[in-house]
Amino acid sequence: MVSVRGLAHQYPDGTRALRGIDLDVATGEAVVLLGHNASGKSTLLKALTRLIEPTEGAITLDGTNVIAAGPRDLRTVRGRVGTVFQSINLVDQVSVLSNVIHGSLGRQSSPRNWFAWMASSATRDEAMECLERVGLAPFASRRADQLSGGQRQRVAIARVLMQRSRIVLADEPVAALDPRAGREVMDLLWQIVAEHELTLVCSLHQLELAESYGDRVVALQNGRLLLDGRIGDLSRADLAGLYAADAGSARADEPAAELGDLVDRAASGGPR
Ligand SMILES: Nc1ncnc2c1ncn2[C@@H]1O[C@H](COP(=O)(O)OP(=O)(O)OP(=O)(O)O)[C@@H](O)[C@H]1O
Repeated sequence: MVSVRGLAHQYPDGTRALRGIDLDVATGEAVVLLGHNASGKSTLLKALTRLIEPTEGAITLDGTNVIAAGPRDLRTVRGRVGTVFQSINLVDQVSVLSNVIHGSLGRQSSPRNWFAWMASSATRDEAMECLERVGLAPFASRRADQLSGGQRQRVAIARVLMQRSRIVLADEPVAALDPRAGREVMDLLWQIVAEHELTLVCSLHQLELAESYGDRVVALQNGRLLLDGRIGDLSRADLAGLYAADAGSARADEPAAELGDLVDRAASGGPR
């Protein structure tokens, strides 16, 4: 379970990226986070495990008070929260198998687990099973930087399995992929989340994907939580509200056009 109250973050240059966010995500629930560029999605996802230190607010992840956690507890929390980020993802210079084994560092922090060849056979076997689940067992000994973008995200998903995470944070996991690879990665992520009853918060730019995968959708605008609901239930006013962003915090780009399409379709009662 993820519980956030009054979460705020101000960057050192004065940018207020998050302003009083309240959010609850139940265990086993998958939430899609939407919003224009610069609305605060990445900041929120990073703040949940204090990769970015919140300026104010409370965060509880599966019962742990993240804000009060000392360095040791924070390491444990981070070790148990899976991440599928667009950046900060795999260690390029080591093998795919080592990257998956790194997922176990939070629960068995043996330095042997930095490299596949040093890990115990039980750890290696478990990591191989995780790679098999994402269809990448044949790539186990390949260096991570020799994979395609879609394969890299699959490795990140295998690492989530190896972590035995209960909570997964995904920051635009398919933004850099072509539509087909993006769908494949999204299918896999959603299957694994459902199989293991994981709690997922996943930011997406593509409304099309949000419509396909997002049961519950949370939208941010200019650091504030703008709406929270089932995508099928969102009214035109809700969606149109996404446009009220101040000009300084949103760029006129493709996601804006997609949001516009949805507003138009919702207004005309046409198919989504
Ligand atoms: N390191 C930083 N220093 C100062 N301001 C920052 C920093 N990182 C992000 N910001 C600002 O914080 C705001 C929120 O950024 P954030 O990256 O969280 O938005 P986002 O919704 O994830 O955007 P995108 O969809 O473009 O990835 C933006 O105004 C951004 O310019």
